[in-house]
Amino acid sequence: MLKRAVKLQGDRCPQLVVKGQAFPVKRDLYLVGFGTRQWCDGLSYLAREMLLKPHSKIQVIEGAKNNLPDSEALKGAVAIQELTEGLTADDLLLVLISGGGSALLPAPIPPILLEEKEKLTKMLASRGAAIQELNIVRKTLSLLKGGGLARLAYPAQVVSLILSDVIGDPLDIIASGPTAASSHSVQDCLQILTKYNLLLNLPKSVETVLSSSPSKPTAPEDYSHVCNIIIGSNTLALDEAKRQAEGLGYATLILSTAICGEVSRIATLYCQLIRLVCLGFAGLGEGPLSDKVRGNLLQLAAELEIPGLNLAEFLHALRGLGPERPVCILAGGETTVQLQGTGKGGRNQELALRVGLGLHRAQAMETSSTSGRCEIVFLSGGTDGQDGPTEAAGAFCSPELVDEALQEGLDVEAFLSNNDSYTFFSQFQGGHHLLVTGLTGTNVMDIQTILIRATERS
Ligand SMILES: Nc1ncnc2c1ncn2[C@@H]1O[C@H](COP(=O)(O)OP(=O)(O)OP(=O)(O)O)[C@@H](O)[C@H]1O
Ligand SMILES: O=C(O)[C@H](O)CO
Repeated sequence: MLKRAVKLQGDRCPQLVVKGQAFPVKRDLYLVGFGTRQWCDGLSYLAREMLLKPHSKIQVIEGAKNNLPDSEALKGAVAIQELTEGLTADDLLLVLISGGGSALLPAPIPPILLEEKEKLTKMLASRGAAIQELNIVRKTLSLLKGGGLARLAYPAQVVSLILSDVIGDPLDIIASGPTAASSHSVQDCLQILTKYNLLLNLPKSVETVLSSSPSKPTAPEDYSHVCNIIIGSNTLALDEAKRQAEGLGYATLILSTAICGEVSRIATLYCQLIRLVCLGFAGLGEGPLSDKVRGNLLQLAAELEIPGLNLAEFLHALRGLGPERPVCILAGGETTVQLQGTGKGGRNQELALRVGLGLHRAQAMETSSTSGRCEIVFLSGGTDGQDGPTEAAGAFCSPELVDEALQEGLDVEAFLSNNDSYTFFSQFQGGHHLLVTGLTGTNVMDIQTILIRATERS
């Protein structure tokens, strides 16, 4: 991705060219990166291929195991801070940012200790704070987050290349926006701490920092030396997936890149959508049954409040697709699982299993005129290659999964009630339905793929 995004041009007056935008390297080019493994590889690549000086050095620090800031991450943050502070107007700082960056760049504002900040972040997360809320608090308590890194680098030109792992690609939330102007104030932070009942039990150091924080975020004009560029996102991944699916002969539609919400409700959304396509293939796209499914879908989508989703428009486009060509529906985002059991799984495997169960139930209720006409495959996977604490990226299912599992003595509902989707998929057909890619080195959230093919014509 970096190779495609970045080029260095010109010998005497070199320029860094990112997606067609040129940035002159007047004196030195500095690189810092924090996030996925791809950035380490990217830094090595950039250093090998592009750094100008023979004395150039590269240092890789691995930290933040399990996405929690640790002493290694702190060491990296201090090194980055020191490097950044010394830059001049003739320098160019290239920053590589991706998900996980918040834990990898911990620089608590003194007198806050790393352990105090980590404890507060953990408490917020365990009380259900969304990533937006978590990162608003992190920004307020950090030297480098919330645009801090960019401000320290001034007057150097800063170019940030960003992989987005947050719905909507908000620059000031991804990795807590170290080079982005923050639109949040200390009041926003206080509101979040109040919402999660944490305001009254804050460590003294956090209270001290909060009481001396400026009441307004730094003005956007203070970031005129910064250029933030998203070079990887769920949207880009889905666009490429669409291209591939179309190349394979599928009529392909993208539903949304912002699918979020409780996994069981998202499973229902997908099952209804699949049902609607199958009804259309059976020549029942117009009529009371389709109208009912369509109505249910629209209501569910309204309740889920998926950002930017225009389901009515999508369903309209869907109506135009006939059974002549197989259909591929693509979607992306990040669902949530409310853990109730003690099993092993991830949100993608749980989603696939729930869709398998939903499709099975729907088929059991269908009449012979609407069932048995479609071959269906549903897949959900994390683009980082790791779904929850498992070695799989996700899983796929079909409506036959429940019956086939039963033949092996596996009860899908029992596995689901224990959040044990990974154990299920590992045992079912020898793990055949697990998606195992290994770590991909990147992370642009999750992707769902629905493939539907008509098997007989009405
Ligand atoms: N047994 C389980 N069944 C289903 N989901 C689970 C289970 N255990 C953990 N999860 C889910 O896995 C996720 C935590 O794993 P991970 O650390 O990979 O998440 P993340 O950091 O949010 O994901 P990512 O790195 O993909 O952005 C949470 O969404 C959590 O609800
Ligand atoms: O690092 C983080 O803050 C999350 O991965 C969101 O980008």
